[in-house]
Amino acid sequence: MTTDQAVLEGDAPLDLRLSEAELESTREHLVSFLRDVVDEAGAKGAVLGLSGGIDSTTVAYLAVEALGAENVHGLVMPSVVNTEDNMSDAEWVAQELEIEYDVVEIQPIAETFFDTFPEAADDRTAAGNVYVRTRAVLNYFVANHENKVVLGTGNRSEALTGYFTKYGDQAVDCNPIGNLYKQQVRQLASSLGVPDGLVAKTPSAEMWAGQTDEEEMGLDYDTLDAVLALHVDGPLSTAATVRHLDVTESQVERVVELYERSAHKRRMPPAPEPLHR
Ligand SMILES: Nc1ncnc2c1ncn2[C@@H]1O[C@H](COP(=O)(O)OP(=O)(O)OC[C@H]2O[C@@H]([n+]3cccc(C(=O)O)c3)[C@H](O)[C@@H]2O)[C@@H](O)[C@H]1O
Ligand SMILES: Nc1ncnc2c1ncn2[C@@H]1O[C@H](COP(=O)(O)OP(=O)(O)OP(=O)(O)O)[C@@H](O)[C@H]1O
Ligand SMILES: [Mg+2]
Repeated sequence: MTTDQAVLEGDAPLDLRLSEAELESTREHLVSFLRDVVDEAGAKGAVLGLSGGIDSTTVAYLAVEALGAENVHGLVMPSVVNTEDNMSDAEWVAQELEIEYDVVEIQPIAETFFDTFPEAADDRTAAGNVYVRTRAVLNYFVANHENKVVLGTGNRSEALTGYFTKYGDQAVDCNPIGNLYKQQVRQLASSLGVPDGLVAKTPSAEMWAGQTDEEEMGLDYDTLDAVLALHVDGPLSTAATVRHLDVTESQVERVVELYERSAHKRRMPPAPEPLHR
């Protein structure tokens, strides 16, 4: 029986967790994906931003397995918003994996943008996106110079809800964990040997003080992932999703709203059809 059939027939496998065997094959699949991307680009390795969060940590572990520690370059890029705990975890990851890394303070760079349009600097999303896009510029600065690819750290839950900055953290050359829901990323991280304390951290983009993904999206990741898997990616109607999960209709509608309103982030910028060829 397929997952979809089982759900439809009420024998609901609502647990998105991967089995041990699936975790192992996923790991091999992603490692081989990373090698292919770097080979195809004719590159010498990869650059990624290290935030101390679970997504970048997982990608760093995979990249070292795929490419060798000597070919992975981490950038730890604190702004005034980042907590010391997260930045020291980011450095710990680089040291644990024995990869080259730099700590680049991005506050002075961001301040030059803020000074240019002071009226926009108090807008927390606009200003937060400046931090995120500044990191993208730095990733590519190093990648271009070292003939490396930039690794994305976005997961499927973020991609489907548009929970990323256009041309910011999404400005990358590939997305190794892009088809894993957040809870599957946590699982994969554990299986790769990432310490529990790091796996269990509250996800945050750290674009402004106190920001958390779950508060901003209005849903916890387990609920979000389940609704995405059953309703957005899966075949269930809103009513069936409500029946199968411990969620309300308005929670399902919230997920659909996030998905639909972020469609523009998942496609190329539109251009009018050519009138004359
Ligand atoms: N239909 C449409 N067609 C074409 N463009 C459209 C559009 N709708 C909006 N836009 C444009 O899209 C732009 C807004 O998008 P964008 O600049 O991304 O900004 P926006 O989506 O407003 O903000 C980024 C969001 O992602 C979250 N985030 C960012 C980075 C990292 C993480 C994390 O988890 O670590 C989370 C952040 O907390 C915030 O909620 C505007 O220019 C807007 O006009
Ligand atoms: N201070 C930072 N220094 C370097 N890279 C950063 C920093 N903040 C964010 N990034 C990059 O932006 C990516 C997106 O941030 P995001 O918060 O979604 O992921 P995460 O921090 O790895 O995991 P989590 O979502 O659990 O917080 C990070 O994975 C990392 O590559
Ligand atoms: Mg984070």
